Amino acid sequence: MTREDADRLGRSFERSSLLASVLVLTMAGVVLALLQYVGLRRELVEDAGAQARIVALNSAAAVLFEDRVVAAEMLDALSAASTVRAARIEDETGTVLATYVAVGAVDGMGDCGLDCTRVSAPIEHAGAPLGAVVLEVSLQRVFSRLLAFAGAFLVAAMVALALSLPLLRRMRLRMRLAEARLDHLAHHDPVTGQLNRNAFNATLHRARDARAQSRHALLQLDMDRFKEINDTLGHLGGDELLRQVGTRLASAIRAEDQLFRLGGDEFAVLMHPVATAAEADVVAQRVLAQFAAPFRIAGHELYVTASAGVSLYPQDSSEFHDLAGNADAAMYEAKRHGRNRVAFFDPRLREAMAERLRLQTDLRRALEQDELALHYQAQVDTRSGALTGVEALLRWDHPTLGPVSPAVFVPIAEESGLIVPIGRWVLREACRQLAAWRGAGFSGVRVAVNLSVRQTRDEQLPDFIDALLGEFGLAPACLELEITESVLMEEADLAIGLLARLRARGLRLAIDDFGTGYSSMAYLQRLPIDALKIDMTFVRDIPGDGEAITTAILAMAHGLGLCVVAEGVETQAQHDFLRAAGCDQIQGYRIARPVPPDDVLARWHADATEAVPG
Ligand SMILES: Nc1nc2c(ncn2[C@@H]2O[C@H](COP(=O)(O)O[C@H]3[C@@H](O)[C@H](n4cnc5c(=O)[nH]c(N)nc54)O[C@@H]3COP(=O)(O)O)[C@@H](O)[C@H]2O)c(=O)[nH]1
Repeated sequence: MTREDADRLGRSFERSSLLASVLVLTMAGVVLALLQYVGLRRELVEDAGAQARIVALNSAAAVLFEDRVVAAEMLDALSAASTVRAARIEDETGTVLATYVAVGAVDGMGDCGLDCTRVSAPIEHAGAPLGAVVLEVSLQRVFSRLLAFAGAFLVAAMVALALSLPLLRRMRLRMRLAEARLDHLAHHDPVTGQLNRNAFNATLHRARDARAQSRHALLQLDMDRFKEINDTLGHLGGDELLRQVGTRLASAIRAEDQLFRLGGDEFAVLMHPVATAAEADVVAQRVLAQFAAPFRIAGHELYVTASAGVSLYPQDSSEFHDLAGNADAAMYEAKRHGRNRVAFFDPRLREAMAERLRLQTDLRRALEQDELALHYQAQVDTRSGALTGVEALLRWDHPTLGPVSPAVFVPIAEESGLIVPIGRWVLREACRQLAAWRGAGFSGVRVAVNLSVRQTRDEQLPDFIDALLGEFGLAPACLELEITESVLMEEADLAIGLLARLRARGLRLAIDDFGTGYSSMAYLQRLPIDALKIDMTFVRDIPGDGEAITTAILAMAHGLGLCVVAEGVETQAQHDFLRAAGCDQIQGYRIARPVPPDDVLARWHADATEAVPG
């Protein structure tokens, strides 16, 4: 609603309220006047009736003896009654014996109009009717009192209306203030005071309607690892951070741009007009630069980063309503490429998004229709080459696309939440397979299963695993759970809590891809873990730069009493180095590729007769 609309509405409210008051007062006045009239008239008639009865009582003898003089004297007594205009005494035949006309009355008893009424009383003697006394009573007194009442009522009504006018005005003002407040609440975010998602949608709508005149750029921004910060600082701290971010962003945009908080840690900047991508980039870089300086929250200095995506209209799409989706896709691209950056929309992103959406739908069906399978990769003792365990690795044979890499579909499953049921399926299938191998006499190895970030938030996971182990008759130590270092860093407290609950049950825990997640020795000490897997990027650099880091990780992990597994071992040279450096176990194509479960069994049978490479 515009300000003019609100003003018009307010004025019309004031007018109709006034009109309603006048109407109510008029109706009340008419009803009261009617009641007053009825009451006054009844009082007058009762008085006149009493006077007529007195005259009738005293006139019986005059009528009986037809004494007109006495009858006239009786009527003369009515001169004291100011409302009696005329009177007469008549006998039973209707013959008038005497009449009375009040001083000033124009004529005698003629036709009684609206301004008078007649009252009569019978004249009797010993119960027998002799005649009647008839009075003509003027209603003038009733009317003049009625007029006085109406005057007083009108004055009172005018005073009431005059008093109610300022009240009405105040009410209108209050209404306007309340409307303005509601309007503000509806379009502003209470935490940051910036425009909210409603305002964003409305602005996009308006901009879409005026699209022919303007070029727009939309920037969507998401703070990196906000959840972690929120968990650490608490919600009040998180809110304070959002407020400060809002203030900084508002100061970074141009006067013609608009800033919105879309919810959570998401902000948007609608830039208009924007002629070129370069112009939008200047604003985007200025927006991102707001995160360079630390934020001061509750005495802490906090370095926060953000990822932003920008889309341009009409350059990226001739459909204005694609703008938000395109900016969102660009933002996810910025996150995928390592965060803390701006990405501009590229039409190929739309295709990639559509592809991801298709795969997501197919993945849901794959889970229901048994298209998923587990392959197992051997982990061996570095010195003896003896098989110590296998890592379960998910495989998807898509009906039309063929094998899809887990590096492609696991992130999609993560994004959609499908990873939770898929992860449970993996755990169940791995336990079922391990129990089957054990039944076939293949014992002494454990199976390692990867846990995704979402699974570390699944409060029911420990109970689910308990039930699985019970169902397949497996000892907890048979199962190793691998959690990547970056998940641990991202989910910190939550993951540690869950790990502690799992380890208390006797399960083995390993940090996967170690060396890529920036965790420290002090942090490692806090973790309830058994093993650490050196990321294959370091192993790949052996011989070479990877040697120093691998040696350092081994020293640190052994200092903490952890078992170390090197991943991605592909060459004899790597194997030799790792054995000499004291690495406990190795895994990689040098030993075995991930294979279906039957091949694991065949390999085990072969191992029983010949030695593993070493
Ligand atoms: N949450 C889950 N994640 C899973 C699951 N299954 C797999 N994954 C993750 O997907 C990523 C890709 O896995 P994959 O394609 O199976 O690759 C694994 C190995 O095949 C590969 N590998 C092993 N040895 C070598 C080697 O010598 N050279 C080489 N180039 N690659 C090798 O490495 C991957 C092992 O990954 P990791 O888990 O880090 O040990 C991968 O991130 C999987 O974690 C699942 O069930 N759940």
